[in-house]
Amino acid sequence: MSYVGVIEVGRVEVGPSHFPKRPAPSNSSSSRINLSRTYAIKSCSVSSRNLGQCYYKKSSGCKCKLGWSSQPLPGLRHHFRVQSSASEAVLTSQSDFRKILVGNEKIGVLLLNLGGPETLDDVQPFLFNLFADPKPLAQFISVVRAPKSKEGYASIGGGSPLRQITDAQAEALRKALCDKDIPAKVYVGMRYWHPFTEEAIEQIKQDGITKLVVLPLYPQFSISTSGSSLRLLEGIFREDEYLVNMQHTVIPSWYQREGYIKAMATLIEKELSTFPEPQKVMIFFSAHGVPLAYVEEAGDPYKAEMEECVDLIMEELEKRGITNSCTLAYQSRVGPVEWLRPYTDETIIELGQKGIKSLLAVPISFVSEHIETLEEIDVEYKELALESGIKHWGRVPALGCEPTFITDLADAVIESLPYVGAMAVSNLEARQPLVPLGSVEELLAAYDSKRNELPPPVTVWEWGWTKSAETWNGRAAMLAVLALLVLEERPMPRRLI
Ligand SMILES: C=CC1=C(C)c2cc3[nH]c(cc4nc(cc5[nH]c(cc1n2)c(C)c5CCC(=O)O)C(CCC(=O)O)=C4C)c(C)c3C=C
Ligand SMILES: [Fe+2]
Repeated sequence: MSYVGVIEVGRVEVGPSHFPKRPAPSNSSSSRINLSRTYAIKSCSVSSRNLGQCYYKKSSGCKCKLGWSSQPLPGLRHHFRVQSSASEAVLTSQSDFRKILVGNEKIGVLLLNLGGPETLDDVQPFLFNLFADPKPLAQFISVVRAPKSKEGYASIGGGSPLRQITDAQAEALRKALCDKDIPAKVYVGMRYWHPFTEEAIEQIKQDGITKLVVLPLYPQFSISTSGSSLRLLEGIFREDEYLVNMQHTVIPSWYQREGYIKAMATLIEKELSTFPEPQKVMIFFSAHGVPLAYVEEAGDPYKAEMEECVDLIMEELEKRGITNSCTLAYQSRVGPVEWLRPYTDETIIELGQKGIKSLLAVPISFVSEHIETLEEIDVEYKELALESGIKHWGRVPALGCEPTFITDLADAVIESLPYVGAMAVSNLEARQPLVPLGSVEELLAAYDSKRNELPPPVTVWEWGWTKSAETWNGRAAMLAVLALLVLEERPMPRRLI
C-alpha cells in the first residue's frame, strides 16, 4: 500500500520556527493554519527526516519540520494538507516507519559515477566515450590523448581504481540501508566505462525495481559530471515503457549534508595532527576544474556549490577549535582555454613564494581515490610544492567507504524516499536549499531554464547543436581538447597543458 494519504503522523506541533522560509499562501488550505496550534496531518509529504524524528521520539506530541507546496501541483503525489480536524494517530514503531517508506515497493538506488579505464588497453576507448560528441572527433582526440593518459594510469598501477571503490561504496550503502531497515538494491552506473549506466538500468528492470533513487557520487553538481549522467538517464527513461512508469527521484548534490561535512572535517583534523605544527598548516582545498564558460555562460552551479562546501567544512572545523587558514583552487585542466581559477599549480607556487611552509591538500570534488588524487596531487603537486619551498606536505584521503559518510548517504537516500515519484521542484527558486530533489526531467529543466544565453554556436560545432547541458559539455570539452592538440608537441608537464 502506498503511503500517500495514509501517513498518520499523530500530533504535530506547527510553530513559526518550522516555517522560516515561506509564508503560508493565502489561497491554499494551508492558510487555515493557526501557527500556535497542534494539528493532525492527513495525506502529507513530510520528509523522512521528520518521520524519523517522529519515530525516534516514539511518543506523541513530537515536533515535525514541515514543508509545503503552495498549491497542489499536477502530478504531485505527496503534497499535504494540514487540517484542524482530529483523527490523531501516533507513529511509534520502527515497523510503522518502514512500512510507510517502503510498503510493498522494491527500492533501488542508482549510484552515478564517471568510470575509469581498468587496464591500459581500456584507456583509448574510455577517452573515446569521454569525448564522444561528435563521434568523428572523439576518435581523433582519444587517439591523440591516449599516450598521455596511459602514462598517468601506468603510474598508478595500470588502471583506475574507480570501479572497485564504487562497487565497495555500493555494497557499504546497501548494508547501511539494511541496518536502517530499508531493504534496497544498490546499482552502479558509470558514464564513460563499465559498468555503464545502460547496464545498470537493464539490471534495475530485470530486478523489477518500482522506486528508484538516483544518487550521483559527486558531492557538488556540475553539468560536466552529474548533469551529463542525468541527461543520459533522461533519454533512457523517455524511451522505455517500464522506466517511464517507474517512480524515481534524484539527489542532485549533497555537499551540504551534515554527515558529509563532518566526515570531511574529521579526515582533515586527523591529517592535520600528523604535521609537526598543525596550527600553522594551510588547508588547501583542490577541486577538479571545469572550463570557465560552463559557470559563466552555461550556468553551472559547480563553483558556487564548491565555495559553499568549503565554507561549511571550515565552519565545522572552527566548531572543533581548528582555525587554520585555507584556500580553494582548481586542478586538472585540459588545454589552454580558461578554466575556473585560481589554478592549483599556480596557487602552490604563489603560496611557496609567500613563505607558507606546510600545506595539506584536500581533494574535494570527488569521493574516491582516482588518477587525479593518486598521480596529479600525490606526485605532481607534491613535487611542485616541495620545489616551491613548502617543507611539509600532506594529503587528505578520499572518503571512500568511511562509515560516517556512508551512513550519511544512506540517510540522504531515506530522506529522499517520500519524494520518489513526486515532482518536488518546478524551478530553481522553488528548490529547497537543502537536499533539493526532483525527477531527472524536472531537474534538468530547472538547470536548462537558467541557460538561456549560450553564446552562438561556433561554426565547427554547428552539426547536431542543441542547448542541452550534455551537448554543451561535449562542445566545451572538445574545444579545450582541440586547443590542447595544437600545443601537444610542447614538452610540458601534464598539469600545465
Ligand atoms: C568532479 C569531478 C570531475 C569533473 C568536474 C570533471 C570535469 C572534466 N574532466 C575532463 C577531462 C578528463 N577527465 C578524465 C578523467 C576523470 N575525471 C574525473 C572527474 C571529473 N571530471 C574522474 C573521476 C576521472 C576518472 C579518473 C580515473 O581514475 O580514471 C580524463 C581522463 C584522464 C586524463 O587523461 O587526465 C580526462 C581527459 C574535462 C574536459 C572536464 C570538464 C569539462
Ligand atoms: Fe575529468
